[in-house]
Amino acid sequence: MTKTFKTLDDFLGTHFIYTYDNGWEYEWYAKNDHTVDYRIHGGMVAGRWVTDQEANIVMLTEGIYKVAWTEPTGTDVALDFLPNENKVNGTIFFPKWVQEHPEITVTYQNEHIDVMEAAREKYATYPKMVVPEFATITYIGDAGQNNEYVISEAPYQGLPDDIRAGKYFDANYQRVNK
Ligand SMILES: C=Cc1ccc(O)cc1
Repeated sequence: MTKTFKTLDDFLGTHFIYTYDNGWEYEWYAKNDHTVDYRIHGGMVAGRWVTDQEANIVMLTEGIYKVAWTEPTGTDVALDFLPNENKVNGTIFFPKWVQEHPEITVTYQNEHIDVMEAAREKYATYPKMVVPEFATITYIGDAGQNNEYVISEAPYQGLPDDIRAGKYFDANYQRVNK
């Protein structure tokens, strides 16, 4: 995709895959002006996926976007997207318990909010694990806003490659039949 990002509207509805310099691979979708979906393919919590996470999304200056949110796990996230440069800078602030028990969070979170809330009460928050990293964007897709097909199933080995190869979405950005 060779689109040039200029406005906030250019960013909303965009679907990204990127790899952090520490090797962690993330897939993330700007679903609308206050909602994000994502799937994690590599790193400490690979296998985790989330839809309809409320987030703050703004354009800082032309083509540069800031996204921040806090999760039911107590994890906080701040991302800066520079899509015209194929770069992201992200900082993740993990509570201590996620670092010690990442497997509790590796699920479709939306169906297990009670589990996340119980774990954050039971286990330690501090000291937090701060992960500040640059990432390189390996895929940009124009999914349109509020597209429920973008992040609609658990991550599997090879999913990012299927998307990059054009095997995952049809011409209307809907999931092709498996
Ligand atoms: C913890 C979630 C999360 C989602 C996307 C990203 O780039 C970093 C963290």
